[in-house]
Amino acid sequence: MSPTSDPVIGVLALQGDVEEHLTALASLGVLARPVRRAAELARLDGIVIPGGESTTICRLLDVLDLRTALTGGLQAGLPAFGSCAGMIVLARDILDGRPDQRPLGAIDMVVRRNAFGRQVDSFERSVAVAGLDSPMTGVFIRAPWVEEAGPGVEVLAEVDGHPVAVRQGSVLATAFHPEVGDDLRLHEMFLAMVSGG
Ligand SMILES: NC(=O)CC[C@H](N)C(=O)O
Repeated sequence: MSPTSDPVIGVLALQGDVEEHLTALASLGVLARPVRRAAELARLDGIVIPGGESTTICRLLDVLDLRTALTGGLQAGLPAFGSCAGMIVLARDILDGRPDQRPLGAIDMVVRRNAFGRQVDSFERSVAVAGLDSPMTGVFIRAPWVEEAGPGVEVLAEVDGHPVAVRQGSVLATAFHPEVGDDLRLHEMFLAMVSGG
C-alpha cells in the first residue's frame, strides 16, 4: 500500500460475522469488501477472517479454491485479523478440531476450539489488551484460547491465564469478537498494522 492511498480491506465472506466486520470497518471510514473468490484477494491491503464456525470456513477455503491464494498472500505479508473462528483458521494447529480441519498457519500457535467449556458457552469479560489505554469488553462465544504460542508470537491479552489476543508480525487474532459492539479499538489497531505500524 502506498502511504497516500486509502487501504482496502477484504472480509473473508464464506460464513460468520461478515456483515459485522464490514460495518465496523466502514464506520472507521475504510473501504471494506467481501471476499468469496481467489481473484478478489488481489490488491487488498489486509484481510479479516470473521468469527463463525471454523470447520465450515476451513472446508469452504478448499471447496471454493481459496486456500492457495490466501496462503500465498499471507506468506507474502498480507496483514490479517481473525476473530474467534478466524483465530482458529489462522493457527498452525488446532486441538479439538475436526480430524480433517486444516488451518492456514499464519500464526505460530496451537489453539483449542471451544476451550472455555460448554457450561460457559458465551460470556463477556473485561479484557486488558496491550496497546489499548483501557480494558475493552470481550464477547466470547464458544471461544478458543491459545494453548501454545511460538517465540515470535506476542500475547496481547489473557483470560484466566490463557492467551486470547495475539499478534505475530502483521497478523492479529482474538478469541473474542471485537466486531460485536461499538468498541472498535482492535480494528483500529489492525488498521495501524496495515499502515505499517
Ligand atoms: N464464535 C465463534 O467464532 C465460535 C468458533 C467456533 N467454536 C469454531 O470452532 O469455529
